[in-house]
Amino acid sequence: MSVKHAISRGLELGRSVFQLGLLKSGGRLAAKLRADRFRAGPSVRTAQPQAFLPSRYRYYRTSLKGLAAQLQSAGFRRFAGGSPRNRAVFLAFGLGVGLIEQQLEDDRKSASTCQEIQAVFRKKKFQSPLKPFTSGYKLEDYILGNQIGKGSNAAVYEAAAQFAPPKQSARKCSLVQIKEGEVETEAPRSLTCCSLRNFPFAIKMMWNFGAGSSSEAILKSMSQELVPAGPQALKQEIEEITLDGHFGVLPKRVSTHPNVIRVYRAFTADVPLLPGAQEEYPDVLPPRLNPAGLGNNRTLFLVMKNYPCTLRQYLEMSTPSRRQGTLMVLQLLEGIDHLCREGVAHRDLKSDNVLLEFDSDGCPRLVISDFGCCLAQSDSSLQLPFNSIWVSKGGNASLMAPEVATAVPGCGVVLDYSKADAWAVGAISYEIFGQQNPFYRAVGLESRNYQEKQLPPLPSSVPADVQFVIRLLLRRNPNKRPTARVAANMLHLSLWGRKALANQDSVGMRKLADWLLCQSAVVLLKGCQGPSGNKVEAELQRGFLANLELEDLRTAVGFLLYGREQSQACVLSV
Ligand SMILES: Nc1ncnc2c1ncn2[C@@H]1O[C@H](COP(=O)(O)OP(=O)(O)OP(=O)(O)O)[C@@H](O)[C@H]1O
Repeated sequence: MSVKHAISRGLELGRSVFQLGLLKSGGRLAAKLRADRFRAGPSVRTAQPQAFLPSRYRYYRTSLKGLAAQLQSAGFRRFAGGSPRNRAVFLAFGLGVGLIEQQLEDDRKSASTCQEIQAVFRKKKFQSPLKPFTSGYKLEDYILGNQIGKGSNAAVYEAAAQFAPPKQSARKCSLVQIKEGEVETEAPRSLTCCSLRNFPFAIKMMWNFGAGSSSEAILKSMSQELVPAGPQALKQEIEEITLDGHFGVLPKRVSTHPNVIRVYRAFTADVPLLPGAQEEYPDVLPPRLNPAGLGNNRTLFLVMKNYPCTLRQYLEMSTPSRRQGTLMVLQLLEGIDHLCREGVAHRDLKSDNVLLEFDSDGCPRLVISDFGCCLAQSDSSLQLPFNSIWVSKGGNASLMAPEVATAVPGCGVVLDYSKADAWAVGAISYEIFGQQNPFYRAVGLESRNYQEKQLPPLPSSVPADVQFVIRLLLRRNPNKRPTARVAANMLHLSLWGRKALANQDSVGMRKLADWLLCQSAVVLLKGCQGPSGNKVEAELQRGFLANLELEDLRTAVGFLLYGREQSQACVLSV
């Protein structure tokens, strides 16, 4: 055997020993590894062995690394004194193991690169779009304008702050003026922008039938509405009492996020007679205002930013371009991922509950609103015991994920909401790309019993990766459905990481880490250029880098490559 041949055999041997686990325990671990990879589904199965191992494999990997070291030292004892040929084989074998160790080292470096990037971008917190203000805990602090919306639980009015100094001009409407005011005139919202400037707030007046009229009872029964409330939303005294647990359980609050509504103030007050009240919602008025009314005298008011329209209203007027549509789906996924991380399930996601404004480029910025049906348990769990029909599953039955819609109450039954909102994003994505929502009457699928092959095709103009993400989000089986984070990562990679993924059967982590570093540099540089940092794309990129987790990224890459492989196979078979 030539030395060259011996070396190549040694390399092979090294890899085989490592991968197949020829040592007894190594063999068992390797078999488990292979079995788990098989169970993990096609995405993981088709990926390269070392490239996309989910977190539970890290243990095996570490163990195998230990075994490789044992193997090396055992081999050394056996071969070190042998013939030159044996020594060559051993050296090459060691080199083979070394290569794998190198790969593990690359993984370790990539993980620490991710952590470092995350640390840089987490430092820069998302800034609320309105300047902070210190009062505004009473209804009299506001001037209320026209009604801007109405749901089944509340009416919403435009509002301005009384406590703000008088307007200087139409542009400078109040102390709490919209920060992006300088550039917003360019955005396609001229019809509404005057009213938005004069009334930068929206006040949601809840309808109060059964809660009684004490502040305690109102806050307790409408507590979910407070989930997106900021730390100063409730008056200090109320906050302290609620923290003491005096009012019963008040929900956790979510931290600020560009794609989640912020409630700036929440207070109770007597129900006033507002424009349209007698005509549009007479029954919910208190007898003081309508003798036949069934409402209580006091209710909860929530002060938010006034947005120009809902997602549904926007989509009735225009169809976003493919890039804008992708950015819109991505924003919903980012918002949902944020909620999941903070232990909140929205449970009533629909295009009426998504508000929309425009950035300085005219790109729609989406915020998830109306938390009235949300699940926000104190232990942050997204699992809810479902032992009786009286347990609420959430709002809007049409967009209820299959695992929730089909659940039957019983002893030990648990509703798992960890991927339920992500499923709803999949359904809403159809609307974003100009189609009927398949789960509304016009198409008529039902989440409880549809088959995935019944899902209507998306327009061919929708990018293939995006179509694949939407298909995955609408998987019936939540175990086969990606989380909002993984789905968002797929879109990030598809939008901005094409080079990192291009022409590859698999993507080495080092290449991805290089791309992440470049991406970080680009985002940081863009941030230095001033207002561009407020653009939707910049926000999304910053959010992605701030939430970077290696395993989620790997899974996203695995899914994307699998999707591409599938669509290539389809093209070839046609
Ligand atoms: N911050 C806001 N800015 C502008 N419009 C808003 C705002 N909040 C709500 N709206 C409008 O008011 C409508 C009703 O608000 P919301 O969905 O919060 O009420 P609801 O009664 O809780 O709804 P649902 O019937 O879904 O329970 C929205 O669909 C939207 O048109």
